[in-house]
Amino acid sequence: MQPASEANQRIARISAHLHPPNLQMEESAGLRRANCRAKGAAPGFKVAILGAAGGIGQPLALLMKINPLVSVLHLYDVVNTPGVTADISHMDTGAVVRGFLGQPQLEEALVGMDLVIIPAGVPRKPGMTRDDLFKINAGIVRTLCEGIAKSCPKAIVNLISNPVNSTVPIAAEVFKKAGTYDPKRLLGVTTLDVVRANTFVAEVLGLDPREVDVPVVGGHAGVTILPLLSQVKPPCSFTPPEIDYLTSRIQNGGTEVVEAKAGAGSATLSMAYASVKFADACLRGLRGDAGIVECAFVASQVTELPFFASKVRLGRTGAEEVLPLGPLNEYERAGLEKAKQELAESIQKGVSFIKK
Ligand SMILES: NC(=O)C1=CN([C@@H]2O[C@H](COP(=O)(O)OP(=O)(O)OC[C@H]3O[C@@H](n4cnc5c(N)ncnc54)[C@H](O)[C@@H]3O)[C@@H](O)[C@H]2O)C=CC1
Ligand SMILES: O=C([O-])CC(=O)C(=O)O
Repeated sequence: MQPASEANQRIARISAHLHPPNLQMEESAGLRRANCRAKGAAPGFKVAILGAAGGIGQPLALLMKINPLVSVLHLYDVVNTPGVTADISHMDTGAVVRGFLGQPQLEEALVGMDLVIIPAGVPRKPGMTRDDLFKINAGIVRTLCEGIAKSCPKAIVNLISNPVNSTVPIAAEVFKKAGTYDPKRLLGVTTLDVVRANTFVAEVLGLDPREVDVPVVGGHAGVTILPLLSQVKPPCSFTPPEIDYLTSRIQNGGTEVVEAKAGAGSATLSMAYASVKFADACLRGLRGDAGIVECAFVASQVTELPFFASKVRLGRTGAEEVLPLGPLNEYERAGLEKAKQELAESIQKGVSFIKK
């Protein structure tokens, strides 16, 4: 048997690791948390959420806490992480949850992470475009990516903060500057466009949305969101009015939610769902599962643009293969030209923000 003092020291060490001092709760008399028999985290992936106390961050944290592939979940924000962390840490699922508050704790939040998900930043209000968020969100994304370059340069990054068409190029430039850029590991999250497309197409066809798969390529704003309705699975055909209706509804899905929320933000719940769907696919890829394909906004040679959203094959090192667009019909080719014009400007805006 170990001497009592040695065992107590070991427990104190583990407890300090599990509960950083700033987020430790008041402990009442009787059995203190320091005396619990915690053994630390089970095998699995370490995931950080930056912006974890926000509208997307909170349900995203909840869903990642349920994910059996996650062993450690770090919740970082500039406000309210102690409460969110205390709340989520009581869920009886496997992942160990730790909270981090404010810029001085950013690096600590990121050390050792396999996957970093970034929903930090301001959302739209009615009348705004995603590009109107650039002024505030560009700087937030730069700071967070500088932290990633320092503390977990090999992590896969899932970037949610808008405007995604510009924030992904910003992140790439930050990583290039730091000498850590690996295009396979930087993925802009466009899954919500696919989730919406599957839902709306299923409604029109009278199918179960879980049976429908619509590739959505291009980017994540207005006309850059390009659903490829000619490639829907299961194979089907649409009338011209159905194509116009579906394309417009998918491209304006975000605005539909912004207007319905009437000033209280943009999509959070469907986005948390979409983000977890994508993060889970990334983790299964990291684990070595074969045949995992999702749409994402990545560095690409599929068009002449340096970044483009399309189907990618996820594996142990991230987006291991960017798949070709496949055959497009005339309607989609016209949409692609429009998408590319707007995308080129948004990408350049992001690059210049760091290079200026
Ligand atoms: N890629 C996509 O499909 C989607 C992207 N979004 C975008 O996601 C972002 C977040 O949206 P919501 O969660 O609704 O906003 P929110 O305002 O509810 O939450 C954002 C959180 O970020 C935090 N934050 C701000 N500055 C930070 C910093 N420097 N470091 C860490 N955290 C910081 C805030 O404290 C807040 O808790 C927005 O930019 C929104 O446009 C939203 C929906 C879909
Ligand atoms: O529309 C917004 O501002 C949020 C977003 O990106 C989406 O819901 O697709």
